[in-house]
Amino acid sequence: MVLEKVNSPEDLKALDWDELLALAEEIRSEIIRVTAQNGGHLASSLGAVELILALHRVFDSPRDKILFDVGHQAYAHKLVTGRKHLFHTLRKEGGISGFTKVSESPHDAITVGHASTSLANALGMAIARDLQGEDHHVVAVIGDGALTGGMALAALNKIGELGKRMLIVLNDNEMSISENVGGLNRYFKELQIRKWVQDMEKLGRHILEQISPRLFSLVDRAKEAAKLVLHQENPFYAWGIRYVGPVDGHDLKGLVHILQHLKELEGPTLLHVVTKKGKGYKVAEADPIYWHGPPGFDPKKPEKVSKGYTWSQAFGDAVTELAHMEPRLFVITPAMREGSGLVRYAQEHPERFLDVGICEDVAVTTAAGMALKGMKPIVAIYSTFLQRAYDQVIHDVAIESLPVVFAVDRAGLVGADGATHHGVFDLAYLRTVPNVEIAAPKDALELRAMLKQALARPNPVFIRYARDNVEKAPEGVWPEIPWGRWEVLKEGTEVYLLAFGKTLAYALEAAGDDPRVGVVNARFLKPLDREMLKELARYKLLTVEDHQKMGGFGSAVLEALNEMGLKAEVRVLALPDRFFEHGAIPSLHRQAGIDPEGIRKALAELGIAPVHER
Ligand SMILES: CC(=O)c1sc(CCOP(=O)(O)OP(=O)(O)O)c(C)[n+]1Cc1cnc(C)nc1N
Ligand SMILES: [Mg+2]
Repeated sequence: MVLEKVNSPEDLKALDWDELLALAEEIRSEIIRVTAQNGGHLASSLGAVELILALHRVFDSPRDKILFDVGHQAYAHKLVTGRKHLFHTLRKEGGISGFTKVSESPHDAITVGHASTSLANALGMAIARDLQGEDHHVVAVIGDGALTGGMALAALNKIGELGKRMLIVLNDNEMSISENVGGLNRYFKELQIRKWVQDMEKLGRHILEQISPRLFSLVDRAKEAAKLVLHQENPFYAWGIRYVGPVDGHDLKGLVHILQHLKELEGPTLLHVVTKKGKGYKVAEADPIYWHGPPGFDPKKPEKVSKGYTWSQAFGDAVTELAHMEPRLFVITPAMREGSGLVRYAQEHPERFLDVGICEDVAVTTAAGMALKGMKPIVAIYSTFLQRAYDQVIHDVAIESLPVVFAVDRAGLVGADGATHHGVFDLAYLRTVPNVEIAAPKDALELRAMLKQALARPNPVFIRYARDNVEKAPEGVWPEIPWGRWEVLKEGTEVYLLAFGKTLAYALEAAGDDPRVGVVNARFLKPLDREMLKELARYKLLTVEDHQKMGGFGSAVLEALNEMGLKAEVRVLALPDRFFEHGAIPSLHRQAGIDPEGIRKALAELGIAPVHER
């Protein structure tokens, strides 16, 4: 096994070509083996194996900085940078992260999980390098999906102007999670049609090299010069960035050869490599969407597994039906069609569906434009990615109180994707914004009610739900709920649990049939149900939420009690002021103390000892 001989990128340089090619296959098998057990970003990482080996063969990490955008395609990077013995812990609690992470390895140049950040990071490192008089290389690997992100394009604009020496490797597999979108994506496809030119060039290069390396380099420079003329329409040239490609991202020898050349060049260069997402694993090549991030699977008989009926699907089913009832309804997703449960909706209402690419800011402000024209836009967006569009929420939607509905998926702790993906800040950053309303349904029926009623609200509405399964609601059923009102699910004589969203089930479990403990479905955070709160203030209160404590639901309750001049004994159960790493959701909830056990403990602290201890 060649992988046994590789404990650092240095060891790659000692391998001969056959060993390097064998290593690529061994790495592929290891990625499949571990992802089959742990789940993870299989197709993206399989597609980047040769590219990563070539980069580590030519550059000297960690002295040279190799940055991976999103970081989900970097499993081969982890395997050759001293973590092969830890790779089986991938995405497991206490194990290595599924993305690159500075605190995990000196070879991980940036901590990532959100897209489009690598280029600005690389620019910063290149500027710092030059100011510090150092001469290491800075290389950023960015996918075609991540390149649809505004901050990536803005960084390119600056990179071209400053002309710092750095290498950008565009890993173009024509896929984001779904098929990739955007004008640049179309342009790349055209370039790839010119791939036959590339292949001819490769043949020509091979012949020239045999004749005379000097002649080859002369012709190579002439070609570069010619490209400057031919590629005038090439946006990278317009930005001031040298463009090289497209080249075969699985031709390990060819990649090493090109990278060795590009390494010597001054200024910013973009190498456009074309890869196959899922390369080397038939099912993943055939369906890179499902195999982008599969849960565990049988590597010998890889089949799709159903994750059960989820909140995302409940949302997708509801909006698909709603669109038949409301012709002004329009759904926008920032590159998360599958994740947000919109595959069926997009098939049934293609004319009222838009995937803007990985640009949440554009998603929100496009919705604002639609609302200004009388449409009923719904932005389907993960809580964590909504962070990317905070100013757009305020500036483009809330100030004019535009009727935009936000279906905020993956709210709360999300599990194996870890700190970069937990959706635990949205209540704090949203509830301070005037004109908005915020709600969390207890089940799929309430989600349907909230969505339908939200469409009639004259202001922005955020409906938040967790990464979780939920019982399917019958089609065609549209219950009505009293907007802004909470719901008492269980009376109590001494204390009330005010539970928001996901934690309601935990509250009901903790309360059990204890007559002292009441449970409220506190389904509205803004507006808060002050009338009921006033009623309940004479009891002890315990708020529970899957969100940071600071600024969350509990904070809102405390502020309201204070404003109403009410004295009540209140405990706030929420996430402490730290980041939560990756792990199984129930375990993370246990760590945070918002699970039934944590609630019972808090009740005991309020003097409500468990029934069996009375
Ligand atoms: C992991 C994750 O959350 C991924 S990976 C991915 C596709 C990236 O496509 P790219 O072409 O860059 O890479 P490829 O998979 O190799 O084709 C998306 C949209 N997401 C979700 C997402 C959404 N929005 C933002 C800001 N960041 C992320 N990471
Ligand atoms: Mg891609």
